[in-house]
Amino acid sequence: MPLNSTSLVFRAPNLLGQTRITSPKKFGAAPSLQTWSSWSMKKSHQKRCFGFPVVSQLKFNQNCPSFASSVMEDERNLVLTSPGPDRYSKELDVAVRAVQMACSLCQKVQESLILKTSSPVHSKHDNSPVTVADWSVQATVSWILTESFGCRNVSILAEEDVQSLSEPGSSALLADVVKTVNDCLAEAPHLGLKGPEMPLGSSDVLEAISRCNSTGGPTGRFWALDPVDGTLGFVRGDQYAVALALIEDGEVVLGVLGCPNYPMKKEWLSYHHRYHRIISKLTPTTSESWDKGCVIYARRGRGEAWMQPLHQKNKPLSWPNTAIPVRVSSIDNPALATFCEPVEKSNSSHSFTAGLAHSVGLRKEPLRVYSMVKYAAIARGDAEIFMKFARTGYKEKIWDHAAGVIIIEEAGGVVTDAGGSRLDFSKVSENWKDPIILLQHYSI
Ligand SMILES: Nc1ncnc2c1ncn2[C@@H]1O[C@H](COP(=O)(O)O)[C@@H](OP(=O)(O)O)[C@H]1O
Repeated sequence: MPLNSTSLVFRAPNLLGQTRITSPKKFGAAPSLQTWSSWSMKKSHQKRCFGFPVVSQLKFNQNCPSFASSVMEDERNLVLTSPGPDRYSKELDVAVRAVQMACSLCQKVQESLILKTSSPVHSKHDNSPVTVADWSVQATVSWILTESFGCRNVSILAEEDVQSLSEPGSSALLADVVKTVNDCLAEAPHLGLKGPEMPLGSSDVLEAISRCNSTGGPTGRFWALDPVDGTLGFVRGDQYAVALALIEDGEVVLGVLGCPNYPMKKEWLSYHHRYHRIISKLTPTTSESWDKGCVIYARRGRGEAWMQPLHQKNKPLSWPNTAIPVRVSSIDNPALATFCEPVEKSNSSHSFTAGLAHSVGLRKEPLRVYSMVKYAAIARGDAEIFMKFARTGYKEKIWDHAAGVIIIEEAGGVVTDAGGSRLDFSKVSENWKDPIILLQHYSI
């Protein structure tokens, strides 16, 4: 049984020993003369419990768009969950179901991208790739959250906007997104949610996407969504994640990470996707196997994180019965520890992390994986450390970390920036100051 958070005691495993971290000039500001173990020690404040929650019942906003109900009316009026152990349970329930649906949507789009039967990959203004899946997941999750909690009570900060979809000449792309969203929402009953009574039209879908315009902030609650994290991995048929988190008064209070390609064996994470696909075909998956991916989730203050297999098409979602607890690894010998880092050198300096790894006694090859699947790998105990040293000027986005951070923390780990500070989720995404992300687990 997972431990209760209040009974946890953390010790620094001294995994990374005493070292100075000085980053290369072109990468982000290095922390000052600080030892990894000393900044780790400062982090023992994590695992705190929340105070007594406020319970509020707000009426559903009659001015909201007239979507069909996805939940019972009395559930829709539930704004803040009940106090005590059930706090955020309704939000988590809906979030897990929504991410399961999003994973299924992404699997279909990824397959069609590989088979080249879907619309091609598009470029955003910053030249990063975007696909039908990014917009479709954002629309679907936005629609489900809004229908479940009422649009007045749902504020979402998410990666995509509707600019490219609304441009002249984008009608085929928009039609593709609308079809993908409706196909996905048609599966809602299997996931225990009610879908729309009529298929959504273009304006409904555009509205659902553009409603995700929260700017976050230190007070109130908002959802942070990365519809497809690691889009580059996604378009290459490799690893990617769907990440959804709820942030309240600057604290992440729940997180859900969908990892549709997370293989059964951690070694397969670093193999090329084609190898994984061949292996998957040779060994057909069963409902008990995990090689078709998983969804991992956690709630603040529970001291536990859970993993469930991806929902199988046309079968009702059995939840939470199929979930199993996950825990960070207990390895505290650097020679046995594995660190994760981005695949793309442009997103994090491989040479710098190699030098740093060597200087602290890490001897294993790094696990290079796209997206927040790195957080999932550490939560599952498949790796111990995540290092990301982004280039100077790059500002980390809340939605790229929120879900992963709470899952690691509840699974017994610690996440800080290189200065030893907890990541600040009260800032709007563009204002994150420290682009360096370090993660070190604590064993119990
Ligand atoms: N120059 C850069 N430096 C660091 N991170 C970057 C970056 N450009 C994009 N990213 C972020 O890195 C994420 C991919 O993570 P990773 O490199 O670990 O696979 C991207 O997610 P998206 O694909 O959702 O945009 C994006 O948010």
